[in-house]
Amino acid sequence: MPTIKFTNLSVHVIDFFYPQHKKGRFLRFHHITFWVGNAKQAASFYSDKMGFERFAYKGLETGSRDVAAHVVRQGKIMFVFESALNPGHKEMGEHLMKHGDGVKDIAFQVEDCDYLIKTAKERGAVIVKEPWVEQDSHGKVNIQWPFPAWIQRCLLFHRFWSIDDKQIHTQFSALRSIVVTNYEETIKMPINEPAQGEKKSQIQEYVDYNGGPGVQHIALNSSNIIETIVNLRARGMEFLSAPDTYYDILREKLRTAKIKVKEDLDRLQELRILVDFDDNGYLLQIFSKPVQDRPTLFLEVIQRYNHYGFGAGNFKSLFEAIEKDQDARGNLTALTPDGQNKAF
Ligand SMILES: O=C(O)C(=O)Cc1ccc(O)cc1
Ligand SMILES: [Fe+2]
Repeated sequence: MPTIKFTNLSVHVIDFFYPQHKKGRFLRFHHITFWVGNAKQAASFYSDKMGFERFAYKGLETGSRDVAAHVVRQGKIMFVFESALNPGHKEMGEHLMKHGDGVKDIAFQVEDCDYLIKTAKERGAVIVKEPWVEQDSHGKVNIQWPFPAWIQRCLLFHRFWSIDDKQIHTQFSALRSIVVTNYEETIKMPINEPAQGEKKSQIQEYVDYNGGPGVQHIALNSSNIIETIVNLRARGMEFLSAPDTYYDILREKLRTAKIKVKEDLDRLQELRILVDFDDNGYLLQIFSKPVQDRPTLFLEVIQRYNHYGFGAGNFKSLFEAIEKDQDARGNLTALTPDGQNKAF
């Protein structure tokens, strides 16, 4: 009799019926709007340091009296920087004072914007600004917090993946993370919140300096992360550094891994690019330092090979690298017994 040998067991459980709109759908991120103190200079940071191209402008010369906007673009990625021209622009002034430079809103390209807005309203969404719709039916909705519950209830996103503070913590700080996505899973947003640890979580540091929740980082895909990071570094972008021990441990883990990393590990180490993997694929990622004075928004560059995670295997080393900088800012402070901590 020929022997039969099974090697592995895998159980696939369908545990959710993901909600889907009857009509219309979310397609992709369309653009991100930033409110900043000086849109002209912010746009030139993204052009000069990150290779974005100037795409559109409005300001006094074009008849815009209150707000200047500089739009930069790279392939499908579009960033809009806006700042107030009119010294009496209360909303922008107050926003800037509270949050500093940062993301104001996220625009999704959709099909059937009217229907999506109508049903979002029926489910309790408050429309801050009525959507405007262009030929490409790209709508813009101002979103509210608490974001995970809101986006699931009103926009019918579902939970893609989540981890809790028991899995993700350093010696000092912890966080909980859930990733939400649309029905087709073309848009993914990890949502992180601070969890109680020994010291102030880096997520709490963000919340303190941003004056509340907001966009913490934006990930940009690259099809050649090594070349991208070489060029970004040459243009003066600054990134967080994992220690050499991270690469010692990585080499050890990769020796018994089912996948093979194509890139030269020495090169990845030299550039401080992180690697996370499972049995089927891997990702390469790196995080910038904050892109403004406040320790709030930063950027991520990511390259994926059949791997759809967010680098959970790197969280610990990454957070330790963040904590090093957090400490240098005087913000890796001990918590009082009730978990509270004065930021300012
Ligand atoms: O969740 C993500 O998208 C990540 O890329 C991982 C991560 C989570 C929290 C951070 O402060 C920094 C990075
Ligand atoms: Fe990320």
